[in-house]
Amino acid sequence: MYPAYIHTQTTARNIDHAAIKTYQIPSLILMEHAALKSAEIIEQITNTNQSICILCGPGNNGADGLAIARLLQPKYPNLYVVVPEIKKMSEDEKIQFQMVQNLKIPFCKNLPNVTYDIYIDCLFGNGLSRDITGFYKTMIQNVNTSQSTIISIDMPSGIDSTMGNVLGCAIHADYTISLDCYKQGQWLNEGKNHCGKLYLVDIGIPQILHQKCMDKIKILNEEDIHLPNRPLNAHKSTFGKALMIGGSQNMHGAIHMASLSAYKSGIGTLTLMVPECISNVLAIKSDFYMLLQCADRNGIFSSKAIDLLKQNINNYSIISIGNGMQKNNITIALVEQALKSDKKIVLDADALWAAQKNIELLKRSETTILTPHIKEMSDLTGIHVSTILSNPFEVARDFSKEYPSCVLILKSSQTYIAHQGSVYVLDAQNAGLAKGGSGDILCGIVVAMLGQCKDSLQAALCATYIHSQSAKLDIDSASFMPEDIINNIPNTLKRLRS
Ligand SMILES: NC(=O)C1=CN([C@@H]2O[C@H](COP(=O)(O)OP(=O)(O)OC[C@H]3O[C@@H](n4cnc5c(N)ncnc54)[C@H](O)[C@@H]3O)[C@@H](O)[C@H]2O)[C@@H](O)CC1
Ligand SMILES: Nc1ncnc2c1ncn2[C@@H]1O[C@H](COP(=O)(O)OP(=O)(O)O)[C@@H](O)[C@H]1O
Ligand SMILES: [K+]
Repeated sequence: MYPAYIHTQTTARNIDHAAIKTYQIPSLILMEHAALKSAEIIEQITNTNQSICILCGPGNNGADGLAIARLLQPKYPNLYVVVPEIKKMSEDEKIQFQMVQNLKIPFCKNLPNVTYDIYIDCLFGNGLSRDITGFYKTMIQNVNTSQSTIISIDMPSGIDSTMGNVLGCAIHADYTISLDCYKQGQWLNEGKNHCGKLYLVDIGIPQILHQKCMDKIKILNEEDIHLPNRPLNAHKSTFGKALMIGGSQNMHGAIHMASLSAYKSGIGTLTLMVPECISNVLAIKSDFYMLLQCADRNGIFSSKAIDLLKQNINNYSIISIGNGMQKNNITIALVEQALKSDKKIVLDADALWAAQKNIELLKRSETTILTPHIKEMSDLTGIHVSTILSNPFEVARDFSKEYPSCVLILKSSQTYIAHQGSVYVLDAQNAGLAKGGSGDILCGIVVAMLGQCKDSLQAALCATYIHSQSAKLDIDSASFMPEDIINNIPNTLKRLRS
């Protein structure tokens, strides 16, 4: 699979330049790759009897358009090119334009009055630098109001490729073919809604240029996942001794689901520390876990929980806190104690709110994996939900740099896994997961992976991937039950290992 990175405008441009300057790949060769791959996709999504109008701007995005025109022309008899600013053309575009003229491909400066079936938008790509006004704006508005199919090359023209904001006006594409890498603006703000179906094509830029980038954002794929080995001669301690702390009178299900997923995902031994008021119901539900019961008060842990944890913490290698707990002082104290220990810690749900009270403790040297959804991320960091939503990449990355021993799993319909400045994006939207309990399942898998993986980032990557793959169920998304996902974990593990 072609490794998919997401870059800002500047990084994407620097990578193009480095390919040309450092690796001496001529710009026209990259452009030819871009045009060939784009033409291939255009042929897949259109019919050759459809009419095509290619809009070419003043830069290399326009040059791509002219190269695409040259490649499509033999197959599409009704093909037309619009070049509004012939005098302003970039050097490469002048060369492409000469070839288009040699081939006698029809062109003109203005958008023709007739409507075309397909518009290929090559007005502006990664070089858009200011608001679109004047005749470009009119052209974009006219194309948007047509009922035709619009295919954008590299970016929907008018979308800022870093932040995804509309600059003046923007093409509403049905398809966008991104060249070499995804642009961050395709994933953020209005950009998300302007791309339509997004394709990514390899244009021959050396991969090393992506790998060497600081602050990488990469789409998580199966090649990034290295499931931990399970040696035949292993002992149960080989796979981690976990203590999962959680539960309250009205929420025994969360920790039960988390524990089931931890066990199905391969944890060595599992103990649940729960308030006494729910221990009976848990004992009836399952018998694979041990219980560390704590006196309760009003349905939640009593203050005895703090001493109980102190006395027992050294029996475990991994502690998770949060499933089915509540926001209160005991939760704060338990999180504080766990973070002061030398154990691997997983914080979920209200434990994330509690962590905020002693946030400097996240600068500990041992691994901490945090699994907030967007609102919990806001509780954890004090950053407003809307700010997180407008650039989750940046928020996740900044957090991971500030707390370098932590791995952040920022959950939403897309999940961002961040560690020491690198961000992975799990792009697997699934309405079946938009249900209470999905997060608890993930927490359990994280605990199990932490018990088995040597590397904390790998543990987080494996867990999020296993979670999402196990939720690929052949049933209606409305009917997902937590057990369906949990019972599918063994199939996922088997497939990933084979
Ligand atoms: N060798 C390369 O660098 C490659 C570049 N490629 C293509 O080149 C594109 C980037 O090319 P450029 O850097 O030339 O940038 P663009 O073609 O995206 O646009 C830059 C041009 O548009 C003008 N411009 C910017 N904003 C404007 C506005 N609001 N109104 C009017 N004019 C505006 C600029 O003055 C400049 O002339 C990529 O998106 C991609 O399509 C691909 O061919 C692959 C290889
Ligand atoms: N539409 C969706 N597409 C993909 N994943 C989703 C979607 N909705 C929720 N999820 C995933 O389900 C989990 C929900 O976690 P969370 O919000 O903590 O739920 P809860 O605490 O109720 O179990 C996260 O892993 C999230 O990424
Ligand atoms: K474009």
